[in-house]
Amino acid sequence: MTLPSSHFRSQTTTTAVFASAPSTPNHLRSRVMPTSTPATPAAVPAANPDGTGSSDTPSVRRERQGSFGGSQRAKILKPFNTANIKILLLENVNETAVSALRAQGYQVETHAKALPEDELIEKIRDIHCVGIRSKTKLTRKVLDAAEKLGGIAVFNSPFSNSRSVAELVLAEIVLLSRQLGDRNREMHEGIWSKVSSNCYEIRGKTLGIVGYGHIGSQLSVLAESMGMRVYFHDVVPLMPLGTSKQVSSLDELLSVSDFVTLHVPETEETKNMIGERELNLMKQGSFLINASRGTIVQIPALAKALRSGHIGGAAVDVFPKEPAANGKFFESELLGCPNTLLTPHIGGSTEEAQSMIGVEVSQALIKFINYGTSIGAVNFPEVDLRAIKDEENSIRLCYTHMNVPGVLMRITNILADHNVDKQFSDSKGKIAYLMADISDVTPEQIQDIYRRVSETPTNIVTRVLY
Ligand SMILES: NC(=O)C1=CN([C@@H]2O[C@H](COP(=O)(O)OP(=O)(O)OC[C@H]3O[C@@H](n4cnc5c(N)ncnc54)[C@H](O)[C@@H]3O)[C@@H](O)[C@H]2O)C=CC1
Ligand SMILES: O=C(O)CCC(=O)C(=O)O
Repeated sequence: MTLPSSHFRSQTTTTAVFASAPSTPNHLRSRVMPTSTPATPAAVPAANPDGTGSSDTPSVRRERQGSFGGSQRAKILKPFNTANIKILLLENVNETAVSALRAQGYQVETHAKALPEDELIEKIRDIHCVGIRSKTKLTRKVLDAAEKLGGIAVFNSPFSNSRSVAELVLAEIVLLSRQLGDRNREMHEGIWSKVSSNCYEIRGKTLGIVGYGHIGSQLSVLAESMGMRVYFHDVVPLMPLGTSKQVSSLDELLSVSDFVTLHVPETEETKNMIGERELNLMKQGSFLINASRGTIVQIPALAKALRSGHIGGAAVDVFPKEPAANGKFFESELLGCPNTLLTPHIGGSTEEAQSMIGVEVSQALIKFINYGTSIGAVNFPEVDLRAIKDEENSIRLCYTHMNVPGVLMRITNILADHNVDKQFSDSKGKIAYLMADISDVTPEQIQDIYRRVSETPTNIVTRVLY
């Protein structure tokens, strides 16, 4: 994700996003929720570098401390009153995230549902950070309304719910093979229908996995432990786990599999990946599972193949259009199709997964807000420095800027007369990010560095942590 140029405003806040949903097409991606963090000019240090009346608990202080691996203590950075930071958590983001963020002193507002665009526009005005799952749409209009927005760092959780999805799919393989959905419905309708024709064990059957990333590879191991033969197709060559095998094309995978399961991200290449042609390539009576993204499968084609009996059953967890909230009306051409399991995007919805996501993403966010560390960001240069020395007159400069020539020379000139202990910068697309730890600076010099850096023409966001 690159930042739209309209967000290249020079101001003293940054916005970070953390969410639970993946946004890039590889296993290195993380999961995200939106957030922004301030270092207001008033928070740029005067006499008292903390000057915030903040109330870290001892455990928070220990967590924030880090280590030099020697006797020297790492500095606890806190350049602003954390109580000024406003975080909006939507879609029931887990309590683990709420409590971790509140423990930092941030103001945290929670909502059980996604908010419609107009409400989000109102809410986001003074929000520094927003946390979402898969329903919220952070449209350009919404982002433009975020007045504290200077740049967006997005943090997500790349694999905390992978196991949950893999387990659900494994269960669905058995359920489809035994027509459990239909038998269960009939029993609830008072119909006793004991049948064995077209019901199979999964042992010895072939599972075809499309996309061998976090979920696909985990499923591969589980399926082999149930006696299945596993083939997979991926756009990159990958080490097969167990005795699984990578095949050279999607068509080949479709034609040899008894079950085909989709675990690819939504990209231009994967949209409508499975349509009439691909379904026709699948074996008569084989099964299709989609717990990836709704746009990967052409629903009318699948409904037709299910009704004709060419496809023996399907399990679908994700849809091209999903209702915005629980209790809302759901419509699909798949309703009433034979041996078809429909679930409301619950692949990652387990207590374990949601709790892990809450912990992982809130920690990434706290590190970004409090230390400037952007490790794990999916759209933003990943920069970290070893802990800053615990000295009163040392600061950390965090400079998010446009990725154009000449910037480092300007910064070097500004810092020329100072003692720069360490410095690192990296870029991603149009954005670059520089962190520098500087020691022996007076409050006046800090003000001066802050002013000069934030006035550079390439400035997006400048923060000084101390
Ligand atoms: N139903 C649910 O609740 C959940 C759904 N998901 C979805 O599952 C999907 C997979 O997630 P992960 O395994 O974590 O992703 P991942 O990024 O770890 O793996 C995706 C794999 O797909 C491969 N790939 C990309 N484009 C491809 C193409 N055109 N053809 C073949 N392979 C291709 C990549 O090389 C990668 O190995 C994502 O769409 C994700 O959003 C993830 C978690 C929960
Ligand atoms: O659980 C959610 O809200 C979204 C899960 C999902 O689809 C994902 O992580 O990609």
